[in-house]
Amino acid sequence: MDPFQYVYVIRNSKQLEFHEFADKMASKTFDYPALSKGKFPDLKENLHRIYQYLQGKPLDIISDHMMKNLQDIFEWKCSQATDWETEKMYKFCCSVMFEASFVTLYGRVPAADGHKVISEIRDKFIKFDASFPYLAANIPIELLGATKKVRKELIHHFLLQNMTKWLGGSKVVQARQDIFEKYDLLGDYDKAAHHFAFLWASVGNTIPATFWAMYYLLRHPEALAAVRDEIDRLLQSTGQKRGPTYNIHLTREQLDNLVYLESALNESLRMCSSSMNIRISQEDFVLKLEGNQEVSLRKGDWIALYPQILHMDPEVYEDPKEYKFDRYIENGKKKTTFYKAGRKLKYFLMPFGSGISMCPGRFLAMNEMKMFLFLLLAHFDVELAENKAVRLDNSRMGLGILLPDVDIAFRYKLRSLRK
Ligand code: HEM
Repeated sequence: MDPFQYVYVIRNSKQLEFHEFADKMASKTFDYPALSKGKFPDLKENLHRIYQYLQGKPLDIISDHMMKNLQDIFEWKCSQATDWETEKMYKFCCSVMFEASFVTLYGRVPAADGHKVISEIRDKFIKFDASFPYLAANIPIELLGATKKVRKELIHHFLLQNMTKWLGGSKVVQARQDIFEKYDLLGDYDKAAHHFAFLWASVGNTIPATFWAMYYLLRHPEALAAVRDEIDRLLQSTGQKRGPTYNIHLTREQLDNLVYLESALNESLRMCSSSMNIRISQEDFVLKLEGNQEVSLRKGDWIALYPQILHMDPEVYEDPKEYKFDRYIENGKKKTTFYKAGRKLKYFLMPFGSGISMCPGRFLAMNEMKMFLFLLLAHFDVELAENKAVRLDNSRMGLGILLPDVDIAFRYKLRSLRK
């Protein structure tokens, strides 16, 4: 519970392991054989190595693809909105982010009904995801209605004979495919199940996080105005025009410099993220903490860090329940110093986990959400169409980004080009 102790847990990654627990849970949830050492030597390490495709130069390439795919989808879905169009916000975020992420990672489905195929996968994904907290809590899938059937259907989409038809997928997915081919003991279904698990990791949190970022911006007109102004200024300074063709290009540096957009996004992540960081002690040992404190741990003991407590700590964040879009800005620059009881914190925002269990897709996730908001606000006037409170649905507390308890209507309309 004390954020000053986090570092002692996080840096002790030899004795406090995470993968064994995560592997057990993921293999059961997504239906692939556990990555236990004997059967699949080095598989875990090999899969981890290719997370390099989500960082550095490869990150720029995959982010550019995501930007292009997002624009194609906005153009296809929204470019007729010369008058107000009303939609449900979660459904909208889900439809745009799922398709753009799917095409970016796995490739375009070339059939004439390519959009339809992806939306069928999405609808099954939503059904499966609704059971995710129960699966994570070890409830047998047989007790969860149609979940088992839906999971099987989803996994079948990722069989090699289907995946080879998809065009222009990402390096990271290709590299995962190549690795799986080296393991004779992985069956076709098992490989497909791994691909499905990666899909879940790549959109399961990003979709609700995008929803909250958009929802809070629309709820706070001053935030919306500041972020839109920043976007318009960037477009102007780089000589890019919004609409009617959707071909805006943003470099990594430009994305990084959108301080208001990033702060607004961080603020919504602070409020909606709830991932628990779990470690399991690999042996009996004494964990040394700050100020000569010690904890005797037995082999198999669990430690859980729960950063949501930190995110909601009034000593760190004044009025923690309030959305303040510029919380992460200081003197016009990114603010990275936060204090508790007068002491500087090493960790103050942890939606992506920590240390050995830190999300490898975090840079891509931030870029994706920024690009979604950028395009939405650059091209459209957007406002809430309903006045109701949307709250966090706590049923997946501890498991990542919380979903909203209800969906809410919003409307959008193409912005006048002269504005
Ligand atoms: C807002 C969006 C996202 C959030 C909040 C998020 C958060 C997390 C967290 C907290 C974990 C650690 C899980 C644990 O401790 O049990 C994790 C793991 C993971 N995430 Fe993300 N994630 C996001 C987006 C993404 C994206 C876009 C990708 C890939 C394209 C991705 C890929 C992964 C993978 C592969 C793992 C498992 C890593 C491992 O093997 O240890 N995530 N994510």
